[in-house]
Amino acid sequence: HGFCILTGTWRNDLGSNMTISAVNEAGQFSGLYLTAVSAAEKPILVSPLNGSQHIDDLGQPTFGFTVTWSFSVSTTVFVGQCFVDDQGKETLQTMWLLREKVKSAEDNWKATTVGTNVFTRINGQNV
Ligand SMILES: O=C1C=CC(=NNc2ccccc2C(=O)O)C=C1
Repeated sequence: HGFCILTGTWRNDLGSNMTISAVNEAGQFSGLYLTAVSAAEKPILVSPLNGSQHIDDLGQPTFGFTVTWSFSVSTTVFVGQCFVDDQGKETLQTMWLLREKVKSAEDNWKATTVGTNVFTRINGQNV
């Protein structure tokens, strides 16, 4: 089935953009995440991401990556799979966990939220 290497630029259903660098021979990659959302009223900065994808079977591989937000003390981890349709269009179906920093262990119960995100590839044409 369709091969999928994550290198390139992707947009999710919130309008956030992420650019993933070259995937090395171990499947590891890094990149930058520009969020379209932010609870923080601080200026939107780029946040670093690191992750890895399976390259032992490039047909619709699974992957995971972590975004360490650069302007709030929180972290999001994404896990998902790349799907390729008959026209070769790729989508990343992901689930995420957002961990916000809380003041004390008593607040730990409310510190993590979960959700889904779909990313589609942005190339020169469909910006
Ligand atoms: O300062 C912050 C804190 C959390 C954020 N979460 N963004 C997300 C969390 C889950 C899934 C997608 C996103 C996104 O920004 O696209 C963004 C900025």
